[in-house]
This record gives sequence, structure tokens and C-alpha cells, in this order.
Amino acid sequence: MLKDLVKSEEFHLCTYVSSEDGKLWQQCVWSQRGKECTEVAKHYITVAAKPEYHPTLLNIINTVVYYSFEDAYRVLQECKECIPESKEVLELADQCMKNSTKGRFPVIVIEGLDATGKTTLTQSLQEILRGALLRSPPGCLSQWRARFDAEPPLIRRAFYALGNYISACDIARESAKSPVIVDRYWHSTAAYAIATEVGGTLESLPSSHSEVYRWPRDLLTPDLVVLLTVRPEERARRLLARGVEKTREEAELEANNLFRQKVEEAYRRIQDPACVVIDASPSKEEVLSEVLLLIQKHCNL
Ligand SMILES: Nc1nc2c(ncn2[C@H]2C[C@H](O)[C@@H](COP(=O)(O)OP(=O)(O)OP(=O)(O)O)O2)c(=O)[nH]1
Ligand SMILES: Nc1ncnc2c1ncn2[C@@H]1O[C@H](COP(=O)(O)OP(=O)(O)O)[C@@H](O)[C@H]1O
Repeated sequence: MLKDLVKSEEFHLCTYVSSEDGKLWQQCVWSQRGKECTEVAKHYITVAAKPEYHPTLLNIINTVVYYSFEDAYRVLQECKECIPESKEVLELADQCMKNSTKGRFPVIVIEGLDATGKTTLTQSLQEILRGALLRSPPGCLSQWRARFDAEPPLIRRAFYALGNYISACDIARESAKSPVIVDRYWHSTAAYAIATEVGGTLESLPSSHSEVYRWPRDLLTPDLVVLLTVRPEERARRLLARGVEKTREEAELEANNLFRQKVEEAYRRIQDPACVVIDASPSKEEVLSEVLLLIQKHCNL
């Protein structure tokens, strides 16, 4: 078949052949009508080093999930002309010590979808542990949150990423004096960003060991991250009971069960530190006592 083709037409053909020493070569041949093929080029094929990031992740890493202060900072610097509020956020970020170092007291982060009981639990933990209660994004950024929530993912997520670095500065300071309880931190930023960016089903999420779940090397690492999970119907009941205006993302969570599952699965895949998952469906008192036991075990408190 190929021989007939070669004799009748004039064309270039590339084939791959291996030499006796096991090397792989790309052989380019040229055929003229009715004549034997002529080798016109031969290239040695070498194995390329594995790319740092899988191609499918390139639209996530440092475009919706940021792994360094500089990367997030640079995005808001580019926005200063079109979003004047960026200047004020950058000024606050300038004041925070990059690579904030954690103090000697434990830092405990409470994560979870809206209405899983984070606010309730963190307030109780603050009282019992006589600690500091912080949140991300920190209060100093609250006035601009709606402004950046209206921006495209690249900018919005850079805002939240800088919020984590500013919170880290507060965490470092407070953890020198007492235990610190944090209501949402990098897990929320990464989980919501990944779940929003990755279309399709749960299977479309980057695999559990993907670098996309890697904790930023320059971001203060907490001692314990607790992920509160609640049955969807119980969460909906609590949301209703709370009667608070839903965020755009929360409305999305309610309307889109798959998005909610992707957020939760992304939370679970983040490593170093990974979340410790707690069923927060029981009563406030039961959830509180289970988390206190966890803190005693993990943080020797
Ligand atoms: N804190 C925080 N929220 C994020 C981030 N990315 C997306 N979100 C979404 C999660 C929530 O649907 C929404 C509001 O989250 P927050 O917990 O900060 O606000 P709020 O305290 O009103 O909600 P919650 O206490 O969780 O019911 O923003 C992020 O990086 N940090
Ligand atoms: N363990 C619990 N059992 C029943 N209701 C709860 C529990 N924890 C919190 N709630 C109620 O559910 C609603 C949402 O709780 P909240 O702490 O605001 O959640 P989040 O901060 O995660 O959004 C509130 O009305 C709160 O009183």
C-alpha cells in the first residue's frame, strides 16, 4: 500500500525509526513520482523533561490560584489605573511582612462552605481558648470586597490571595501572644478558585497530587485546618434560618450541586496542611467538643 503510494505521488513523509543502540530518530523522506524515496533529514528524538505544570493546569496556576505574594501583588499593580482601590490594597500589603513567621502558640483554621457553622464555632473557640479570632480576607479589606468580587477571576483571586498574606501578618503577630483561630484562609481561596475554573464533572478536577493544591511556600502555614461539612439539606436549612443575603458564590453553590461538590473535593485535596474533615451536622455543642478534642490532640493545647 505505502509502496504503491510512494511510486505514484510526490510528497514528504516523516517516519520514526529506532537505531540498533535503541535511540529514536525522526526520518524525513521525499518521494518523486516513480523514483525511490530520498532521505532529506534525520532528527534525533530526545525525551523532554516533564513540564513543571501539566498543560491543563496552566490556566489555573498564577492566573486564578497564586503561589507567591509577588505573583498576586503584580496583578493588582497592573490594575492601579483602572481599579484605583488596588492602590490602597497594595499599600496595606506593603505593610505586611512577607514570609510572616508563626509565633509559639497554635494557629487553627476553620474552613467550610457558607452556613456550615464556621462563625459560630470560631467564636466559641476564641472564648474557650482565650485566643485571637481572625479571618481572611481581613477586616481592613472588607470595604473593597464587593468591588473586587465584581472583577474577573485573575483580579478577584489576586485580591483574595493578598488578603491571605495580610491575614498571615496578623496571625504571626497574634500567635506570639495566644492561640489564633482563623475563619477561612488559603484553602477557601484555592478551593473556590479551582472549582470555579475547572469545568465539567468532579473527575475534571486536577488529580489529588497535582501541584495546583500545593501550599504557597511564602505563606504562613497553620498548625491545624478543620473542614466543616454538613449534609446539603441541613446546610440549606441553616442558610434559611440565618436569613443572610447570599453571596453570588453561595447562590451558585445552592443552584449547582456539582459546583458545591467540586469546592468540597478541592478542599479535601489541598495538602501540607491537609484539612481534617469534621461532620458539623450535629449540635453546636457536639461539634465544639469534637473540634476541641482535635485541637488538644494536634496542638497539645
Ligand atoms: N473568605 C474567603 N471567601 C471566599 C474566597 N474565595 C471565594 N470566597 C467566597 C466563599 C463564600 O461563598 C463567600 C463569602 O465568604 P466569607 O466566609 O468570607 O463571608 P461570610 O463570612 O459572609 O460567609 P460565611 O461566614 O462563610 O457564611 O466568598 C476567599 O479566598 N476567601
Ligand atoms: N452545629 C449547628 N447546628 C445547628 N445550627 C447551627 C450549627 N452551627 C451553626 N448553626 C446555625 O447555622 C447558621 C449558619 O452558621 P454560621 O456559623 O453563620 O455558618 P458560616 O459562618 O459557616 O456561614 C446560623 O444561623 C447558626 O446559628
